[in-house]
Amino acid sequence: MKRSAINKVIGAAKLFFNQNGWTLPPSPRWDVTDFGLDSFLASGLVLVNLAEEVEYCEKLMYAVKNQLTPAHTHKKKKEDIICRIGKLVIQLWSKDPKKGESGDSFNVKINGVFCLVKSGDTIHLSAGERVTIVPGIWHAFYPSSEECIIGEVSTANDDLNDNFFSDAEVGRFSEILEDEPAIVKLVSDK
Ligand SMILES: O=C(CO)[C@@H](O)[C@H](O)CO
Repeated sequence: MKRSAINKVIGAAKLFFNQNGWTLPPSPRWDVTDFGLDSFLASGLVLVNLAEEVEYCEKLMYAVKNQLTPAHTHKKKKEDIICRIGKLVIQLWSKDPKKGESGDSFNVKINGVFCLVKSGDTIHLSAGERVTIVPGIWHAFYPSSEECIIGEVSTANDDLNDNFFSDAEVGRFSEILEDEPAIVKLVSDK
């Protein structure tokens, strides 16, 4: 991803957080990724790591309509994905989706209540709603509103070692082409 594109999306995220009353902490820990696919609007995410503790983590995320966070799972992290502002679609699978339809059903907590879902089902979240994802459940998400603020509250987060993507082409962090000075330092910047 070009540094100029990263600077631009940070500006757009900041504006939308601000317009919706989500005040960022001083010196936010920004993380912008195109998941290594070089097509940020199709696959990408802006994240702010609000809390990063040994036991728990909290993130605030920003994405635009149809911008996909590709199918992945975590071996250790349990997380709530929360639609804060806008509309969010989240797809869940019991197994790696590249291995095809499993036909399995499993229980997942939606707004704190266990619901039976079929592997591959999509769940539509409005502002205030959440899904609880336990380790081993595969998930992908994208906004169905023009813009979306997404929350994440989880156990310990280890983005380097605990993201397993279905598509082998996907990577967690972007290669950055330095075409202008960075306006912020990303978590992945040296
Ligand atoms: O876990 C999630 C979303 O489910 C994010 O915190 C990761 O950083 C995405 O790779």
